[in-house]
Amino acid sequence: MTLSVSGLSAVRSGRTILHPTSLVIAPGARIGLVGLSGSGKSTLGHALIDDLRAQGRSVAHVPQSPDEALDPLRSMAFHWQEAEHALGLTPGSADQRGLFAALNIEGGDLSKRPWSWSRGMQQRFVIAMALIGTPDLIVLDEPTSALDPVVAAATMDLLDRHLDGRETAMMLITHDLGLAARRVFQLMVMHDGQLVEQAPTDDILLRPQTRAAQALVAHRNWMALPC
Ligand SMILES: Nc1ncnc2c1ncn2[C@@H]1O[C@H](COP(=O)(O)OP(=O)(O)OP(=O)(O)O)[C@@H](O)[C@H]1O
Repeated sequence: MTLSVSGLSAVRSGRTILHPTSLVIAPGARIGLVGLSGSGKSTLGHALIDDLRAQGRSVAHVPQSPDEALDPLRSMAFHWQEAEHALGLTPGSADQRGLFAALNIEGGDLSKRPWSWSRGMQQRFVIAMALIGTPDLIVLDEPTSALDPVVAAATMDLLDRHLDGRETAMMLITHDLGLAARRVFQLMVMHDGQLVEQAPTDDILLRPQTRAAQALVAHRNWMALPC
């Protein structure tokens, strides 16, 4: 189902950090939300999630670091059950085996706390939790920046493969245009709390129209990261 929001905005400490913004997201879309640090990407991501949830849409959020999603005092099994509970599912009813296979989560002891798992496996676990119930949209906010480049690339490959052919749309928030370009079909460029440009990825890479997009393209990181 197509997702749409209109007039999203945010004011903090008397300053408008997100100007009224409207978005339409098609089923299965892969969108990159790019822009410099502080341009308002995360603010738009959160506003989008809140609005869509208020509309009754299922939207999952994957933060930058697994530390933000996992309580260090709780077992991995606890987190999984909480995720099921939040979706109104009975414990054990989510397709844990399928999602663990898709995200290559093997050998992790669910009775352990997060710190006994590798960072990469923790983040893949967080993504697997986000995919329980096949959400309408998964918003990933710099999801691999806490991982080394090889693990980061492998994680994004697994997610790409899992989403292929599914209706779940993906929004990848990143300041790394090179990363976004390899993963999404459509780019949205933010600058100073406004969405200043949106177009198919290749169009923005080849013919950026705004100064914000031109700056990102000029300084993109193509080769240094494999993901
Ligand atoms: N609670 C707040 N109070 C005041 N200013 C805020 C608050 N939250 C965010 N901001 C400001 O709003 C602007 C946008 O922040 P936001 O985190 O959305 O940007 P971003 O593009 O996601 O940045 P980054 O890539 O560094 O995460 C920044 O200038 C930030 O300092």
